[in-house]
Amino acid sequence: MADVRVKICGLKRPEEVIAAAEAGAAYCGFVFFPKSPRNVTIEQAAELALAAPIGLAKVALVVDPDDALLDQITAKVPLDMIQLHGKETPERVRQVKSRYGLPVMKAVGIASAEDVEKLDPYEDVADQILVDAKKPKDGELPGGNGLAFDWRLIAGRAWRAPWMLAGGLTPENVAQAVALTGARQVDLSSGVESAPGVKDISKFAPFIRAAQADAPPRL
Ligand SMILES: O=C(O)c1ccccc1NCC(=O)[C@H](O)[C@H](O)COP(=O)(O)O
Repeated sequence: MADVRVKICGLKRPEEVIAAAEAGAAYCGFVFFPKSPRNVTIEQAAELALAAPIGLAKVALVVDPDDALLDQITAKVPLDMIQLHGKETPERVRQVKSRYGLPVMKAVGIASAEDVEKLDPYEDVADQILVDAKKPKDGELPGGNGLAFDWRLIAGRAWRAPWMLAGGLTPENVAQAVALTGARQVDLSSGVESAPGVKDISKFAPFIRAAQADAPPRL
């Protein structure tokens, strides 16, 4: 079994958190973004975090948050990581790390080779880098759109910080994505849903098995 760590993002119900842990996920993500169908309140997230078994890391996903929002979240939700999914600068990543004493994962959207270079300023600042598909157009969600980018853009690339692959991953394509990019961590949301924001827990284990399969299909 390949050692690929999986993050399932956008969980909204305690039973989803438990199912993610039972299926073998390493991380679960709670989305704090009111326009998202996966948005949770701070109170909901606190309940979700309580349901998380030891060993399942709890990640708060926020988009260009101010300190007031992060103060409220971190005061009520026991977290293992903060995921910054907006236009946060390396300096803002540094500030968040230092103010909250939590590891920070910075997401960067990729659609072209030029976008890949935008990851570099974060590799010595962020604790993790999330290499995600770029949002298709203004007005769309900054992530969680179920769209993949061209994985060949990052084939053979590595960054000094640990990194995670995201964007349109499904039980059907994740083995190929891992084989092509060499990712050792993957993150998804839509690929284990029956509708936007509605998780289908029966898809969690098949996804994780496929991500960790020893012999991915030939490309
Ligand atoms: O999932 C959301 O609704 C969301 C909203 C605002 C910013 C980011 C969001 N999701 C980011 C994630 O971490 C997703 O897991 C990642 O973009 C992959 O999503 P998907 O393509 O749906 O698997």
